[in-house]
Amino acid sequence: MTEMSEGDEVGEVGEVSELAGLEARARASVRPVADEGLVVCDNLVRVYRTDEVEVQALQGLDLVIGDGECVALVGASGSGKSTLLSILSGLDLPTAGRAKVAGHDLLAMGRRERLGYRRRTVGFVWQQTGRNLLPYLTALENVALPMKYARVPHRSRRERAAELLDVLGVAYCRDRRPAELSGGEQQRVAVAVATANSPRVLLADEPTGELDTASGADVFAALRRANEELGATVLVVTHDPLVSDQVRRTVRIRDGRTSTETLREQGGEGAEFTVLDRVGRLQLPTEYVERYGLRGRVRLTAEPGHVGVWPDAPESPGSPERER
Ligand SMILES: Nc1ncnc2c1ncn2[C@@H]1O[C@H](COP(=O)(O)OP(=O)(O)OP(=O)(O)O)[C@@H](O)[C@H]1O
Repeated sequence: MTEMSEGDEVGEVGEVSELAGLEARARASVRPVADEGLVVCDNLVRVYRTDEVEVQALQGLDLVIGDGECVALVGASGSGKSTLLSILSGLDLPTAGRAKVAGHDLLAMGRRERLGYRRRTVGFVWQQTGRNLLPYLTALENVALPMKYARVPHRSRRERAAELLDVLGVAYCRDRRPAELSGGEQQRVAVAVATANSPRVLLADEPTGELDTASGADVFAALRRANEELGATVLVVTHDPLVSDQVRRTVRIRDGRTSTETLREQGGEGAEFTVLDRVGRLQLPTEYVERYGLRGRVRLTAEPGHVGVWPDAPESPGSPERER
């Protein structure tokens, strides 16, 4: 992020070794929160209050993301995706519930912990290319900047910045300023900026939203590299099927809650899942609701190993009434 100021205090960070060694160490390090999930949101609520209205942007959202996952977050406009990302990035505070990322309790963090959290635990890529990079710095200087605030020695940060640009396929951009880069190149440099301090979690809000298909694919490839080669757990908000169809897990959010999700095995068809909340409520995928004409009251049957959900119409073909 480019929102840091020179005056912010930070802890001391030692000499940074070569990129590959650093990331390997990060991946191999003991991760005590991995059992529970690197990102855990439990009954998360965010209410925005203005003079006249109250908007419930998140209405008890549950989400667990494991260490090393690459997850797409999709949902209609206004469903709460950006609100969730703002909370996870440490920019916004939830009204109630629980949010934990890499052992940090986002509701209980003090100012100093929050600053360190935003600097080292999470990286962020915004949709608007202009928001990710400082216009008067070259690509290399932009990538080196977050490391400067983390007190990485000058030579090491230039070396790591160059390596990151190389890994993300934009080494040739290192001495150019943002105005001299295409939108896709700017976003790939933005991924380098966001991963400069080896964050555990990389958050991206519509990073391909302003790009054509080919540039979007390049940016998604950079996010994938950050996930697979740099070891960052990635959560990307997207309307872009190119992104959501290629990740293993796509989580849908509806009215401020996680509703359904698709899990894909490599090269295979996606399987649909839904989240059962703590009192046993679940939301069926719209496609299933429409396909089986489910409306209002539905009939439940306890079957061996599963639960059947049937339209509440005795004459429906294949319904339990017919089978009796
Ligand atoms: N600062 C704010 N003050 C008041 N209401 C807000 C604020 N930020 C978001 N909201 C409201 O909260 C709800 C969720 O907004 P949010 O931006 O998280 O949705 P989104 O899913 O990211 O939408 P989009 O896909 O259009 O970006 C919306 O009704 C929005 O109007």
